[in-house]
Amino acid sequence: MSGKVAFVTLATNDTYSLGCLVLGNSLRRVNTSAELVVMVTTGVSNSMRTQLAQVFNVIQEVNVLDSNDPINLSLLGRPDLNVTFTKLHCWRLTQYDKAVFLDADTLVLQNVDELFDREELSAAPDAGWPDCFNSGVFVYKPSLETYQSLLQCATSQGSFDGGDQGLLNMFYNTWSTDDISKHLPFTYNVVSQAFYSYLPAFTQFKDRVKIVHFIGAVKPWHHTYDTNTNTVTPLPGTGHSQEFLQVWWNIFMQTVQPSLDPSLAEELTMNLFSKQSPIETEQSEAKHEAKYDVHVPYSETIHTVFPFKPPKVDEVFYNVVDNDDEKSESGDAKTEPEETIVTMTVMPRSYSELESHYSEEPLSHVNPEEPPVGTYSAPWITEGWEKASKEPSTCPPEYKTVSEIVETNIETGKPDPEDLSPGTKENISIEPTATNESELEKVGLVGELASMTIQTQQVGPGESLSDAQRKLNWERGQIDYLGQDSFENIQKKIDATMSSESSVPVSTSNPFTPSTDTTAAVVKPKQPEVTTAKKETKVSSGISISLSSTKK
Ligand SMILES: O=c1ccn([C@@H]2O[C@H](COP(=O)(O)OP(=O)(O)O[C@H]3O[C@H](CO)[C@@H](O)[C@H](O)[C@H]3O)[C@@H](O)[C@H]2O)c(=O)[nH]1
Ligand SMILES: [Mn+2]
Repeated sequence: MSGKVAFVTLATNDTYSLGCLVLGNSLRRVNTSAELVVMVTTGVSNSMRTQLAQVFNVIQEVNVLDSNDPINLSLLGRPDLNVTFTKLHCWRLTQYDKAVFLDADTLVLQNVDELFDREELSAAPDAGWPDCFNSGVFVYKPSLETYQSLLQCATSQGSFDGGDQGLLNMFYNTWSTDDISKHLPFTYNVVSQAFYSYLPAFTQFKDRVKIVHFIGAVKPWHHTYDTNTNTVTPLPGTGHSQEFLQVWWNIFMQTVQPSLDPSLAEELTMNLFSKQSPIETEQSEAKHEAKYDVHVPYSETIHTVFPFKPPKVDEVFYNVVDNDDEKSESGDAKTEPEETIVTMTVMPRSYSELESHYSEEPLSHVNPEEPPVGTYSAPWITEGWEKASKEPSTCPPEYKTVSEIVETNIETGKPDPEDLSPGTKENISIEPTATNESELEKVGLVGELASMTIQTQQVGPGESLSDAQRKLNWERGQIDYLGQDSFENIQKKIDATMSSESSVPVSTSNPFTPSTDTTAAVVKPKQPEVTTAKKETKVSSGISISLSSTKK
């Protein structure tokens, strides 16, 4: 590496700044010898800039309309391309001979200083369309001339995806064919969901991963982190690797969170948790905006990032405790409570949708006096469940109670809503289920595995919650591919099933746990009569909740 070089990233608000802080720390951890630059816009608060300055050598304020040239003027008519153009400012950092741009949602696991030996424009293939490069990691040469040409291209042609990636792929349109040395190995920009699309490769090459990229609407800071266990639980349906997320959170909790400006955190806390009327909240947000000249999406940030007054553990969205009956039957008051596990899949389809749910009204049920420990959870899930279970009549439409969903959405085999209210022992599963004999025959072995469901997910005295959590994760599609649910173990089960030649009923332990695990719940392929309901509701906000229930 010769000349002056830098890693460059970008944040337009305080939330993405958190990503920059973790990224910057991850680069320091692997002892990079390059300088670190973060480009910020007016959306980044002063207090956040102070913290960024502890990690980055240069904090470069950028503004798309600040250079007063004719091209910039023509951008006035294209506000949609603003964020796109903000990234292009990295070409203006001409104090460096070579630079590597890294998205704020990337994480460096190994030293990558060798990237500075590459030429512009070097990048890794995009997982979605490998003839395009992903613009979250690229090597480039700062140059005002290139910057102007990029703006020119943008204003004349636009961007085919509305973002910088489309634009850059149009500008560097020979990348896929011209020069293989400009193709960075995928290990320099591994999408965090890679283990889903090609598990054997992920298993084989995981240790070579140098840079992880958390693409998509859900970012590392949105996930659920538990300060008791120091573990992160990926949000349902995002497909992010738990392992990579854990690294992100470890860095965050160790190096970023302890020095976040308390006044910023305090304001965030106040806004989210005090019992303010919407008007008061608006006023205090206005105050905050006046102070920092920025709107921080408070509720989005706080639940996963700030350890203040989280929901109580027994309010966490998927655990519903009701052990009254069991207690009186067993006569042992000290018996661990039995729990019914309810699984809901709530998938925001876009970033703005996600954001709108994080901006729901404050979690008024949270006691501000509670100590800052416990489980963090996405507020729209927690609050939804909390409201659904306690005051069904006041629920906003997207937070229907389970029994309401049953009443309004069941097409066949309507069960007694009582069975689905909190405290029942029936499991509500998100698994697709075969509903009649012929369908069951058609689905075959894979189908049978897919339609297996844990009959009763009671958490008894002999079974720890983490076992239950693991099963829950499995149901949510967050399979522990590298651990208990490894391909090897699944294969063992498949082999066992094949050799026994029996179809239904198969009485066996959970196929996704080693056969020696005797504590696993009994699992068998679902038979027609056990499926009593499958219901799906699409609510106005676009959140899709799909539930099906199983009865013994
Ligand atoms: O409100 C925003 C949005 C984005 N960014 C910055 O821009 C980057 C790109 O946005 P991101 O949310 O990371 O996009 P991706 O989910 O990674 O989506 C893809 O599409 C984007 C738009 O084309 C490209 O920039 C990405 O590199 C590409 O991976 C971020 O990392 C930040 O550095 C902000 O600072 N504020
Ligand atoms: Mn990104």
